[in-house]
Amino acid sequence: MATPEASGSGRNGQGSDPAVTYYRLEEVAKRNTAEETWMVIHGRVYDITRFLSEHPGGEEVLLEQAGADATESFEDVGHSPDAREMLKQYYIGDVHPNDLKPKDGDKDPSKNNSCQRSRRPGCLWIPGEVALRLKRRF
Ligand code: HEM
Repeated sequence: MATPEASGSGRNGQGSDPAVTYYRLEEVAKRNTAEETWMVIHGRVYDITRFLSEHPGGEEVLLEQAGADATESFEDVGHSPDAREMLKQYYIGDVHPNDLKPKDGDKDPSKNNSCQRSRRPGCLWIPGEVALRLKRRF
């Protein structure tokens, strides 16, 4: 198990919760073996070393994500509420605020939708006027 000392300079970034241990992503990245396996899911750091052999989806997939941000893979599988509940027992701290991706902290939904107001290929572009009419109808 990690001790606060193990987090070194990563503990308690500016403007952060003093009750939480913060880890830099470079510290997490070092724990990428079966002897010590950490991963990030939704900005939280988990020490899943003792869970490897218990994972219903197998050890392999976890080791592939070891030391990294596994949020996307975790969500892609569509884990059950039970699986999400299990995460709690492996929680050791949060990703240091300086290492969070901008979109994690971006609460403005219009900015998260890369297709909005965009005419890039792959995006369905609806002119403002038409969008407004559609909005009124539905
Ligand atoms: C510590 C984090 C994780 C926990 C606690 C966890 C837990 C579980 C649990 C309880 C199940 C059984 C099905 C369910 O209840 O959803 C499961 C299945 C599975 N998990 Fe995870 N999991 C974790 C991370 C991951 C990651 C990062 C991946 C992918 C890279 C993954 C891939 C899978 C797969 C492929 C299955 C099998 C699905 C099936 O056969 O239906 N898991 N996991």
